[in-house]
Amino acid sequence: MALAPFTGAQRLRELLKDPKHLVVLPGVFDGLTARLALAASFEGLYMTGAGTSISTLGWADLGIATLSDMRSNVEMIASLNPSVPVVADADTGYGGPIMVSRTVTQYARAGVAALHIEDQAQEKRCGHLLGKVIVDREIYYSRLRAAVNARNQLKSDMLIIARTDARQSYGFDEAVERLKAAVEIGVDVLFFEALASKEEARKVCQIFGDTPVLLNMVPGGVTPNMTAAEAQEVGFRIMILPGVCIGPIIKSVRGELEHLKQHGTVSEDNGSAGVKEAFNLAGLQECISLDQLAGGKAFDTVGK
Ligand SMILES: C[C@](O)(C(=O)O)[C@H](CC(=O)O)C(=O)O
Repeated sequence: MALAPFTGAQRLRELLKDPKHLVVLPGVFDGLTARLALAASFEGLYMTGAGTSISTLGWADLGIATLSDMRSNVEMIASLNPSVPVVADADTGYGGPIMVSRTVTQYARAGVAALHIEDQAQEKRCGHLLGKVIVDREIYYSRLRAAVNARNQLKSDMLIIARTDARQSYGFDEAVERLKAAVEIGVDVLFFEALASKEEARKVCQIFGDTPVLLNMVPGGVTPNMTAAEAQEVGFRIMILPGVCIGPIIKSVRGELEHLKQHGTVSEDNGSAGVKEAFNLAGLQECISLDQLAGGKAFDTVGK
C-alpha cells in the first residue's frame, strides 16, 4: 500500500539492460498465487491468461476472457507490490486497432510493466494446442502499431511484447518475418510461441541479437523443457512459466477434496498452512501497522 519508489515498468527496463541476465517470471492468476510468488522474491510476475480464464471465469482459455476480466485481475495483482514488474497476457488485444489501443491504455493505468499481443484469430487457444488460426500479417501489424502508438501517446514506460503463433501453421521463417516486422514497428520484446526445438530457440535469439526474446515454458508443451540456466545460455532474456502454480493447485486440492469425500474429514496435511499463515501472507501485519499508525484500535488484539 506504500508508494512505490519506482514502477514495475521502470524496474523491468532496468533488469533488461544486462544482456546476460534472465528474468524468471512465475505464472500467477489471483491474489493468492501472486502473494506466494512475491513472498518467494521473484524479480517479477507473469499474469497468465489461461490461469485468469480458469480461475476467474471457470472456463478454458479459448478467447472467452474479455478486456475487462483481464484488466481487473491484473490491476489487483499489480497493486500488491507496484515496484515488482507484472508482465501480462493481453491475448489478441481484444479487437481491432481501436480496442488494442484501449487495452494498452487500461493495462498501463493498471500498473502493468509489459503486455503481449499475438497474431491468433479471436477464437484463440493455448499456443501449444493444435488447430490455431493465424490472422494475416497486416492485421497483426496493425495490432502492434496500435499498441506502440497508444503506449507512446500515454508517454508510458510499459513495454510492448509481440507474440507470434505463426510457427505451427506457416513455419519457422514466417514467424521470424513477423517478428522482424514487429521490431520495425517499435515493440520492445519478442515472444516466439511454441518453438519446436532448442536449436530453433538458439537461432531466434541469435537473429534478434539486442532485442530481448521471451521464452514461454509450458510443461508438456511443444517447446522442449529448459531450466533457467539453459534458457539463459541459449540467449533468452525473459522466461515465463504460466503453469507453475495452477498444476500443483489442481493436484493438491483435488486430492484433499477426495480425502474429505472418502473420510468425512480433512487430511492431516490440511492444517499445515493455517488461516493465520494465509492472512499473514496476504498482508495482515501491514494492515495492522497501517491502522495503528493512524491511531486505530480495531486490530490491536487480532494476532493475540
Ligand atoms: C502463455 C499463455 O498465453 C497463458 O495464458 O499463460 C498460454 C499458456 C498455456 O496455455 O499454458 C499459451 O498460450 O502458451
